[in-house]
Amino acid sequence: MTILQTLTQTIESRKLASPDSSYVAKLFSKGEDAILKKIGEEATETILASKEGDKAHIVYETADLWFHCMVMLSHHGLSADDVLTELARREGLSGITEKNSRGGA
Ligand SMILES: N=c1c2ncn([C@@H]3O[C@H](COP(=O)(O)OP(=O)(O)OP(=O)(O)O)[C@@H](O)[C@H]3O)c2ncn1[C@@H]1O[C@H](COP(=O)(O)O)[C@@H](O)[C@H]1O
Repeated sequence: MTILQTLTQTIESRKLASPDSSYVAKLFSKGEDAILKKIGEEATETILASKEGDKAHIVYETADLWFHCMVMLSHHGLSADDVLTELARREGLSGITEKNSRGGA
């Protein structure tokens, strides 16, 4: 099992947990707006880290951003696997896109 799949299972398990018992359970109990607010904050922190240029900080903030996006996906009954499937689909289209940008059929 990959880390994304393990983390997805952990996040799912927090839906049944008491809000006092964990960070993710508390975030779920606050609802979608609280989850989206965290994504906004983490996106801003990721942008600032990129401008600062410290590689370790960029990785740290990007992990926070991805994590909160995974909580948002779970809120909607989705998971990281759904996003990976979409990225794989686009990768499969990449040759076609390149051909189109060169004016090919
Ligand atoms: N990957 C993460 C993870 N990344 C970030 N965070 C939390 O997200 C928050 C990030 O927000 P900030 O950087 O703004 O820090 P903060 O000011 O302390 O946060 P707030 O109090 O403002 O919410 C912190 O409280 C972090 O602890 C995470 N919390 C949990 N996980 C994973 O989720 C699993 C379940 O977590 P629990 O629900 O806490 O058991 C854990 O085992 C981890 O694998």
